[in-house]
Parts: sequence; C-alpha cells; structure tokens
Amino acid sequence: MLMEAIQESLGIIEGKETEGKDNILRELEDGSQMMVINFYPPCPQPDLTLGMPPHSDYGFLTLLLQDQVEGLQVHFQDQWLTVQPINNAFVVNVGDHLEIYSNGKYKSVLHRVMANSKKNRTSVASLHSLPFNCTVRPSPKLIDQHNPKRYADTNFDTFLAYVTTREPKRKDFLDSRKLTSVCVEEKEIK
Ligand SMILES: O=C(O)CCC(=O)C(=O)O
Ligand SMILES: [Fe+2]
Repeated sequence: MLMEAIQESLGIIEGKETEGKDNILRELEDGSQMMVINFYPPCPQPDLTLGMPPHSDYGFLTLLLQDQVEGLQVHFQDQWLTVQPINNAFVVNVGDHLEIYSNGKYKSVLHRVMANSKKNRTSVASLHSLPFNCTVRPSPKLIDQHNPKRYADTNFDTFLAYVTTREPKRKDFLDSRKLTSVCVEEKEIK
C-alpha cells in the first residue's frame, strides 16, 4: 500500500499483475523483513555518547515504533532534528534500497539516537525489502537519456560483504553503490 503510493509519486504505473521481471510490488509480497528491538538504558553522561550512531537503514522502508521517550533524530539541512514520539504511530523511514530503486529521487534518511540521562527507551524497527536473493536496481522506468542510472545493482551478498569488512558508518554502503559521473558517462558512451 505504501509502496504503491510511492510508485505513483514516481510516475510508475504497475500493478502486482503487471508482467516484467522488475515488478517490485510482486517481489515485495514475499519480501524480507528484519525486526530489530532496541533497548537504551539511561546514561549518566548522555553528552559523551550516543544511543545509536548515525546510519541509514538497509531496505526500502523501515516502520519504527518508538515509546514516549524521545531520542531519535534525523539529519535534515545540516541539522539534527528530534522526531517527537506520537502515541500509537509509526515513523516511516526511507531506506537505502528505495533511494537506489528511485534512482535518487527518494533519499534514504540519515538518523541517530541520543542517550537519555534518566529514562530507559525502547523501540521496535521493522525493515522491509525484497527477498534476500533478489537484486535491487534503479527502476528501468526512471532511466533514460536525461536521467542516467546513478546506482550500481546491489543484493544481500554485496551488503554482507561490505559490512563484514568494515564498520558501517553514516551512509557509506549507499555511497559505495553510487556511480560517479565518470562511470555514468562511460556507460552512456558504450
Ligand atoms: O531507536 C530508534 O528510534 C531508531 C532505531 C534504528 O534506527 C534502527 O534500529 O535502525
Ligand atoms: Fe535505523
């Protein structure tokens, strides 16, 4: 439902029944889901640490349920903005796969969690993407002469190989998938 609205916003008209190998609505039906439960104990000196360092999420969309203790911050226009908890509401975060699929039209959100000096904080994050054996690539419907492909194809193996060789930081996995303008030009010439 969310993804259908996102596709519509991108101008992609595609139902689950539409033929073609890149039908992500169909692939998402049997997609992957990773559920992460985070518990942040109180920290006596919150200014010396973070609950969770800045990162962007693996996957298309993350549905996040946070309790009433604030802590989540998103990076927007060079500032960290606190996401105020709303009772019984999900925060929906754009993940790296949606940035790749939309060829950069949607940006995955850089976020972090602050430590709290007095209260425990709990959150439940549900990360949704294609099945682990599927390739995530910019939608062919968004690529043409004026809009070259901006990201390399990726899959779960590529991601695992990346995170097992280095400490994940900020949006560096996504940065590793970006095609530089030189690559884009070379591909266009070929
Ligand atoms: O605890 C939060 O609010 C965010 C957790 C998070 O970013 C994650 O699990 O990826
Ligand atoms: Fe996250």
